[in-house]
Amino acid sequence: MPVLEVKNLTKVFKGQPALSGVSFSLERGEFLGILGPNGAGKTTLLNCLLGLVTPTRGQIRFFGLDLEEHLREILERINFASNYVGLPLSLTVEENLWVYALLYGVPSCRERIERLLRLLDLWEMRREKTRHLSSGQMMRLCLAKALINDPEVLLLDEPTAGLDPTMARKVRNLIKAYQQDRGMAVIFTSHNLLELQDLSDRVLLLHQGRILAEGPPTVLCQRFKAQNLEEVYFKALKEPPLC
Ligand SMILES: Nc1ncnc2c1ncn2[C@@H]1O[C@H](COP(=O)(O)OP(=O)(O)OP(=O)(O)O)[C@@H](O)[C@H]1O
Repeated sequence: MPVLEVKNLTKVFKGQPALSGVSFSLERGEFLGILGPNGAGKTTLLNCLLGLVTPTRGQIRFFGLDLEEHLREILERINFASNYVGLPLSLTVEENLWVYALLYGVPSCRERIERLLRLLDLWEMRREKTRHLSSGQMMRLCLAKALINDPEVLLLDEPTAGLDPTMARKVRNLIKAYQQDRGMAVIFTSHNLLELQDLSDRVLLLHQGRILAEGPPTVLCQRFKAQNLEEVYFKALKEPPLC
């Protein structure tokens, strides 16, 4: 059974569809990359999956359970990180993780927090106020927060946006290593097509709220007669080639 099944998902904001009949599924341990131009509906899709936005139509099932009916039970088994969601800035790094560990009822909190701080290279700065973190450190803290409940499905909205190439690579490697170690399924949105090509088992190209193309990067490259995902993107969107 897939860990996630989305059927005919539609979200209309003030008469304008942000998502139109989106259907896909996610298998245990699978890495699904979501790409698409600004306004394609990527964040709306993740917000629907988190129960933050109520779909106009369609069905979302995690672990075979309907999201609306089993929201709390499902949220305990998934998690989320975004470069754009803030954590309380007046708390220290460690205190932030304690808040979330207690909210999730994480067993052996102290050990779990120490493990995540070390894994994400935050141990030395555990007593720093969160407001003093650089964007790369903040993203790693958001990831630590997102891993606190050992999620079976992790949703990541542009986790590498705004990071320098070294930090972005570090974050990617951490996510991939953790995913492979734990068999966690990941949905990852990004505008960095090289990183999506490297990481994803399958990608989903959204455009104007619809799925324009879907499949493993290599299969899409064959289908679009493209060298890489970037070419697939431009060909699928019928962007004219650069002169
Ligand atoms: N709360 C809202 N109210 C009204 N319109 C919204 C709302 N949230 C999103 N939209 C609209 O829905 C469409 C999809 O937006 P969304 O943020 O999902 O796109 P995106 O693919 O994540 O874009 P980006 O790459 O710029 O982050 C846009 O036209 C946006 O203006």
